Amino acid sequence: MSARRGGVAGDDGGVAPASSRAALPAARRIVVKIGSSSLTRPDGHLDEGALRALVDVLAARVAGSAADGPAVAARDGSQIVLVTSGAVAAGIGPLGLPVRPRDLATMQAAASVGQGQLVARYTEAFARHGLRVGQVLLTAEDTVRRSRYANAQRSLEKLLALGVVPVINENDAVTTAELKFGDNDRLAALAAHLVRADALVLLTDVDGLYDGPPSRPGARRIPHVAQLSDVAGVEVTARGSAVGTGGMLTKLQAVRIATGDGIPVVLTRAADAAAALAGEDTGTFFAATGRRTTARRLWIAHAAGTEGRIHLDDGAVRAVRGGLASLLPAGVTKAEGTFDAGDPVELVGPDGVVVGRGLVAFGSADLPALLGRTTHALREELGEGYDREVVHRDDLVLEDNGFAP
Ligand SMILES: Nc1ncnc2c1ncn2[C@@H]1O[C@H](COP(=O)(O)OP(=O)(O)O)[C@@H](O)[C@H]1O
Ligand SMILES: N[C@@H](CCC(=O)OP(=O)(O)O)C(=O)O
Repeated sequence: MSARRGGVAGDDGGVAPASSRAALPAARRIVVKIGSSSLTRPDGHLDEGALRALVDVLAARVAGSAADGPAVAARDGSQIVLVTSGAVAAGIGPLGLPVRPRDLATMQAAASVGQGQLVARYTEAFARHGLRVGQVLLTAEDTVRRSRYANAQRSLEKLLALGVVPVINENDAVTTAELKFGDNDRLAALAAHLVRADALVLLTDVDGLYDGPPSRPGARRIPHVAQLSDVAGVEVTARGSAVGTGGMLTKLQAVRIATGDGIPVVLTRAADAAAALAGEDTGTFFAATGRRTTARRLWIAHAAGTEGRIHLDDGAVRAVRGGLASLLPAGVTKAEGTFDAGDPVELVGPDGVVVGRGLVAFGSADLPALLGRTTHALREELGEGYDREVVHRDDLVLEDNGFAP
C-alpha cells in the first residue's frame, strides 16, 4: 500500500486529496472505530445485530465490490483495521450483572469475560464472509515505549499481510485508571498512525459533529471541517452516551492526532458506515492538515499521560524551543512527580507554560542531585552515565508541534 502524504493513490495514478471525501473510496488501508454507544443495547448488553451489520459493511470493503463504482481504486479491496469497544457490554450477560458496572474492578472483570465474547462474535461474523480476525489488545504503554509500539506495528503489519482483519481494543483487564486511554477514540487515531492508514472512520451514536450539543433544538451537523481551528468555538462535551466514554471531546482529540498526521477522518453514526466509506455526504469529514510525522515523535506527543513535570530556566526554554538542543541538567530547576527513566514528562518554563513533552533519561529519585550542574561537573563527580541529557532532542516534542488539546 502506498502511504503517502496528503493523499492516497487512485488506480489511474492520480491522488485523491486527503482534503476531500474522495480520499475515502480511494483509501487502501482504513482504520474503523466503533464506540460502545453503537454496540450496546439499552439494557447494557452487546447489540449483536449492530455488530453483524458493521461486519457486513467492512467485509464488503475488504472484498472489493462493484458497488464502490468503477472509478474507485478500492474496488480491488481494502485493508481494514477495526478498533472496537464493547468488551464491558459483552461481559454483562455472561456474568449476570444487572446493569453496566461503574467500579474499576468489576469493569475489568466484565471486560475480561466480555472481550472473549466480543472477539468470538466478530470471528463468527467475519467468517460468514470468509475472513479471519486477529485480536490485538493494547495499553497506553504500548503507544509510548518504543520497543512496545514497534512490536505492535510489526504484528499489525503481519496480520494485514496475511489478509486478517485486526480487531483492536484496549487491554481493559490489566490497565489501571491512571494509565488507561479509557476511550477508544485516541487509541484508534494512534492505531491509524501505527499502520499508516489512508483514512480513519469514527463510528458513534450521532451522525457527526454538531455546532452545539445535538440535543439542543436547532443544533446542526457540520459536514466539512477544513481545519480544527474552524470548530474551536463549537460546544462539545466530554460526557458521552450512557455507555460511551469521553463524548465528543475525545473524538476531537483523535481527529487532531489523525489529521495532524496527514490522515483524514470521517465521524458519523454506525448505521452510515457504508456511506462514509463510499465518500458520501454523511457525518463530518475532517480534512488532513499535517504531514505524516515519525512514530516516535507522535507517540511522545500523544502519550496517554505524563508522569512528571520538569521545570526549565529561561536559557533552557530558549535552547529547547530553538529545536536543535537537548535539555541538559544545567537548565533544569526542579522536578515534580514520580517517574522512571524513559517515562514521558512535561517540560515547563519559568512562567508555568508547557514548552513540550519528552522522554526523561533519569528517574525522579536520581534527578534532583543533578539539577543545575554542568555535564562536565557531573562526569567528574558521578562518573560516566551521569553526563547525559535529561531529555535528548530526539525524545522531545515542542508544544507548537501540536499535541493533544
Ligand atoms: N457538539 C457535539 N456534536 C455531536 N455530539 C456531541 C457534541 N457534544 C457532545 N456530543 C455527544 O457525544 C456523544 C458521543 O460520544 P460517546 O457516547 O463517548 O460515543 P462512543 O461510545 O461512540 O465513543 C453523542 O451521543 C453526543 O451526545
Ligand atoms: N474498552 C472499553 C470501551 C471504552 C469506551 O467506552 O470507549 P468508547 O465507547 O469508544 O467511548 C470496552 O471495550 O468496553
